Amino acid sequence: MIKASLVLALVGLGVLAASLSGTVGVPFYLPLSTLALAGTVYIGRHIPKFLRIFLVMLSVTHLLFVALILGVTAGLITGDYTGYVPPPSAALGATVFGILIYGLSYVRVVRTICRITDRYLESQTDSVIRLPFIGLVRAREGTIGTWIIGVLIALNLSQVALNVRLSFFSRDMFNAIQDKDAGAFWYQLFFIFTPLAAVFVAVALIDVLLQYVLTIRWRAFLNTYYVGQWLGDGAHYRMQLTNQGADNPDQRISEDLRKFIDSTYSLSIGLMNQAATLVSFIAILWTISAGFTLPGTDVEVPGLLVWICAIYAILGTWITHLIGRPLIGLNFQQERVEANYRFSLARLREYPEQIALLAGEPAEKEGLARRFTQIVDNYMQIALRLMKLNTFTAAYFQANVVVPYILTAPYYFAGKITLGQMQQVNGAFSRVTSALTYFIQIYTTLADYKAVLDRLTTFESAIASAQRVGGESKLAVTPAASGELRLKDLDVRLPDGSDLLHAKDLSFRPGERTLMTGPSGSGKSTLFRAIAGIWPFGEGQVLVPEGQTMMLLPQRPYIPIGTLREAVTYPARSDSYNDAQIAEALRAARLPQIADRLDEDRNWGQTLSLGEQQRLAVARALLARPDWLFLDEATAALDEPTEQEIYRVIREKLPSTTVVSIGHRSTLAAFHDRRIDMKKTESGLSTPVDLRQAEPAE
Ligand SMILES: Nc1ncnc2c1ncn2[C@@H]1O[C@H](COP(=O)(O)OP(=O)(O)OP(=O)(O)O)[C@@H](O)[C@H]1O
Repeated sequence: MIKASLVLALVGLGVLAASLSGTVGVPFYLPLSTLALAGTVYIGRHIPKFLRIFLVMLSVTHLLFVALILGVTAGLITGDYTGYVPPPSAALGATVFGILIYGLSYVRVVRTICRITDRYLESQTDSVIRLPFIGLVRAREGTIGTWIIGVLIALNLSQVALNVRLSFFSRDMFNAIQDKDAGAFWYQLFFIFTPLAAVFVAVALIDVLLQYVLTIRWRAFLNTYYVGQWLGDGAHYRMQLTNQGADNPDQRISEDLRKFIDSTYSLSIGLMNQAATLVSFIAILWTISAGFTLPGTDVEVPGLLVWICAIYAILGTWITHLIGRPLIGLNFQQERVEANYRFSLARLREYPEQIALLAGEPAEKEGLARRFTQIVDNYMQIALRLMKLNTFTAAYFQANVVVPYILTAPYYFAGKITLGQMQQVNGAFSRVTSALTYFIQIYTTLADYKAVLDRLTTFESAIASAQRVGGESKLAVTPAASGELRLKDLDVRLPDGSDLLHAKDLSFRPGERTLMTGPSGSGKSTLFRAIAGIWPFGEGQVLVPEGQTMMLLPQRPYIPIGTLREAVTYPARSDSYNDAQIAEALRAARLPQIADRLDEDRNWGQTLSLGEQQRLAVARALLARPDWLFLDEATAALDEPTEQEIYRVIREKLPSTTVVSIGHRSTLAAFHDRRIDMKKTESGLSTPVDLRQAEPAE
């Protein structure tokens, strides 16, 4: 690897020496270019795919497009290669790219970015894309993404190349004006400018279109990936249990991913575009500056215009930075106060009833107005600051128009350059200034990008550690053929490692209805979680009946937003049952009043009372007909007669389902055959005590 880089560096130096000594010609740089390309491809095998695409595309496009197409074709037509081949030749360019990109692959942040992007680019998922004139093409999603990025890089580089070519057009056209050569003028306008401009527009259009296609495909893939990781294997639940620093997963998945993709795209291709622009136009400025002397002296300074341009851009950016610096803090503050305001509005939406009952509207109004005032105040500060900044930048941009003329006029009047060259300097000057400004200003965007990247990586590591907690758990839930559910030497702990409960040997037999009682906080719900296989803390064995279905109804059921049909059939698909079955289940669960509103789409979790939600969950169980049904105070919000009715319905409709309930009410005993009481020992450890026979209700 190091050897390859050395060879590349030597090739580059050779080309540079040759180009500086003026011997660059097609026969000379062709073999060197090929060598440089081979070297970059070799290096490319060892770096992340995302960087590899840039490496290959930059090398190939630069070599072939800039050197061969522009150089050779123009040379063939005019017999003059020098005007069209940039002095640091294409091979040198490829070499420099190779070494730069290889070096980049060792930067930690770049590695992190590549790790996330390569997940997409290396994706093996089968996919399709519709290509114009060809139709649907099947390929791996990663391959499609790779090709789109490749084409986008090529398009961006061709835009730079076209800009370079257009600057020569401008030179030639103004020279024709200077020489009063009407033929040359019209030729430049119709045969050079018009086709170039047409190509430019087409390239820009395809560029925008492809960019949209790429970002949405990329986002769709990463979205599926992250959602899969988050929901897979209960990681989302365990992340919340272990409280691993990944707050707001919703924001990570919806917002940060989008920002990551947009920024990765615009920063990488934008940087490349500006770098290519900078190199190409510096080359033009450098060439035109040949023989320029410092004003008022005879001292020749190689590349004088380049230095002046750099000083001008750096000075301008520095002053912009001094005036604009407070904007970073102000913008940050603006986001904060906007978020605060949004949060207050969301709270209002979440607790409408509580607020209405307390007649808290005036207090809410006042609170909202106070928060909104913060938005206005900060906004005004931003506006004032922007005004100052814009005063400077507007003046700077105006100066941009005349500064190049002021710089080149003495040389023009001294006959050192033509009007065309003066015009070309004008264009090149503004491109170099804006490219340099871009580089200097990019750090604010980078800070934002880094924050997004950090949030994504902490999210990833939180998922990974949640999966690890699951993978390393010594609390094994294993299927067993006996048909019984059995707890053996089970120690259940809390996430901090402290002991919660111990069960030496406890069996639940099929068909037997068990009631679990015990003081609040003794660990009944946690025992259910361990049986369901979602509680990873502890050790011992839970043997679950093989091939049998289990359903657990918690005290506060989860009701998804959507139609009532979706809410009742959850988590099964909404078309798993027909309307009659769903309506029948709702009626049986004592919810006849909503049985004919199956297609009503609303936030049912907010509309229904807790007792109604619990009955809806029972309807779910009646539809799903699980072999084992665990009711964790699942009817606690119901009045006693309704609760008893519900238990009667469960027994009647699900005669072969084994029911294990947690409940505090003594009336429940009548519906169970056996009672297990969770007793707390003096050390605070709970243990289930089998009372065999549940006491009769009366
Ligand atoms: N995610 C968690 N992190 C830390 N402690 C927890 C967590 N979940 C439960 N606990 C603790 O475990 C203990 C047992 O909780 P659990 O909900 O199992 O009790 P319970 O017997 O079902 O109580 P109740 O009858 O009030 O519903 C409680 O002290 C609770 O604070």
